[in-house]
Amino acid sequence: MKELQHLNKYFFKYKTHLVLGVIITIVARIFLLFTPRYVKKIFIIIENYIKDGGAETTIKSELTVAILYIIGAAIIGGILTFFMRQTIINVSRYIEYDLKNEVYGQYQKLSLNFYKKNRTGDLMNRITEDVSRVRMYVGPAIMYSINTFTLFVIVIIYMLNASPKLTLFTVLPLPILSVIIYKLSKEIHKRSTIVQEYLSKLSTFTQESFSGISVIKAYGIEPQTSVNFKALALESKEKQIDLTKVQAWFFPMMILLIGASNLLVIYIGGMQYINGEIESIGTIAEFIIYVNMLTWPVATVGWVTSIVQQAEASQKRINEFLKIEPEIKNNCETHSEIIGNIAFKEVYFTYDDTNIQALKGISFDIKEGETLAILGKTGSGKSTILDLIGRLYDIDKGSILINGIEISQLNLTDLRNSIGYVPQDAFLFSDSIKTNIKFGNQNATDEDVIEAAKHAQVHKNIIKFSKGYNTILGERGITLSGGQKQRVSIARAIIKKPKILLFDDCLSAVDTETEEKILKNLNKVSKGRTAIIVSHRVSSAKNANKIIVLDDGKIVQEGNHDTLVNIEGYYKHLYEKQLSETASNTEQ
Ligand SMILES: Nc1ncnc2c1ncn2[C@@H]1O[C@H](COP(=O)(O)OP(=O)(O)OP(=O)(O)O)[C@@H](O)[C@H]1O
Repeated sequence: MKELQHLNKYFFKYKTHLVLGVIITIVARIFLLFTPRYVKKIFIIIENYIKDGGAETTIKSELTVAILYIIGAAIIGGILTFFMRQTIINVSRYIEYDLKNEVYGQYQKLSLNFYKKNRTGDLMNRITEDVSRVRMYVGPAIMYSINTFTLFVIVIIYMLNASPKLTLFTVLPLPILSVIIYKLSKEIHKRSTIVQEYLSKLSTFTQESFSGISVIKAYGIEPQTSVNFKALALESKEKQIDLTKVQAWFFPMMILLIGASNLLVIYIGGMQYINGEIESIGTIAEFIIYVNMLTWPVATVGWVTSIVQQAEASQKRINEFLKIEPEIKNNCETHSEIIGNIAFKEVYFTYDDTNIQALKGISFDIKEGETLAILGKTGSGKSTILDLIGRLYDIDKGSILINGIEISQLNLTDLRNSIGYVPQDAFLFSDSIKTNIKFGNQNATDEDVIEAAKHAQVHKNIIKFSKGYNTILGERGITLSGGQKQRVSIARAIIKKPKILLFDDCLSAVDTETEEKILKNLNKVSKGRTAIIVSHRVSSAKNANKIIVLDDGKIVQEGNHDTLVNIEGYYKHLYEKQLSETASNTEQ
């Protein structure tokens, strides 16, 4: 139960609801227990009438009163049972909501390394499956425990009062029932976990095949994917059948044990009645109702035990993530004014997971309002520089300064808020184009959105869609072409009007003519802002105030376009190669 202590703060938060729930549960049980006692009373009234006779009207009115009591108690008990669920089960939903938010909040704080170390499926499972299992403990388990406890205490007192011997024989099979249900619940849980695993395998497989449907169709491998799907579905079906086999035992076992208890009550009670140990046959009727009332709660003892065990295991998995300290911490609580003077001093950086040293002593500086272009072969460390400016990772050695202050000492939120980042792989959410652009600035007006789209040279494409800016994009924006996605992503960064703009090879999918236009616009919008453009094209770099060329994590060339085209090296070669490519394209 140690892990579940994490939930105590939530129990405390909802204490009023919980206490109310407990009181209602107890009162509801008391009312429901009126029935067996009045059933016994009815038997006694009839027995007395048969034995002693009496006025028919008196009997009738006595019976009517007893029946009205039973009906009244059942109605009140029913209403209270409704409120019992409304309080305790609702609290479990509130706690489930809070816990999901807590886990999600923690996920958002954790750094990129955390996401590399843990599989997406596992992250999703902990926030959905595990939280649901914990909810079962918070809601049903607690509700049924209070229910069972109250019922047991009251019923046993009533039963002992009526006949201690009969009580002993009646409750004898109940612990057996509890143990059997516990064992069954454990087995059910084991098998349902396996079923769950197969279901998630199946959904991962189908999700992947839908995402990659164009590749599947292009290679004509539909028959093979169908075979793989069938095999997975078959295994999943078998595991489901295994589960159903154990589940099928649940109710027969209960019915068997209720039957056994009922038989015992009738047999022992009947003997006692014959021997005169109990005064009325109504006691037997009363006991039969008690046995039936107790069976389900007693069964739940076993069920609840297994729920608590599962919740404990799930909460343990949740706590593992909640305890992780984010690697990137905000070291400055006060506001940091971000100005776009950026300086790298002998920066070294190694990726934890791959141990690849991506940057090896990088130094450069760039003033506010200037543009820096970074070129270099693939894998030379260009994107890494941009990630480090956004402090997605902390460096190993050296320093990164923004306006003379170490970025680790700047307020992290202010730093990230002052950056407009366009990633290499444009990611668009399954929402409207407008929302995707406004993602960069929630307060932007429709005019702002249009202006940003115009600067990114995507406005004309958007208005051609029948729903214009309200066009909904599918998963990862599948309705847009690669170049359109990149430009929407650029508009998203521009609309933010940040101090620092980071463009990671984001014009690779647009033609050179559009590239030219976008660069011209970017020049306009980045007035007074610092811009860093990572590219493989000289055309994107040539107007920058400074250009650096990277090779294997080191700067191999530095200068501006005019100086670099006159020096032998990567830049000049790239320039000549791309110049001749453009010339041959125009000839064609
Ligand atoms: N998230 C990561 N985890 C581990 N290693 C990485 C990660 N990102 C990049 N690397 C490695 O770091 C090195 C530099 O990568 P980086 O992405 O900065 O290069 P790049 O110059 O931007 O390449 P490209 O032009 O292909 O985008 C590469 O060897 C790469 O494999």
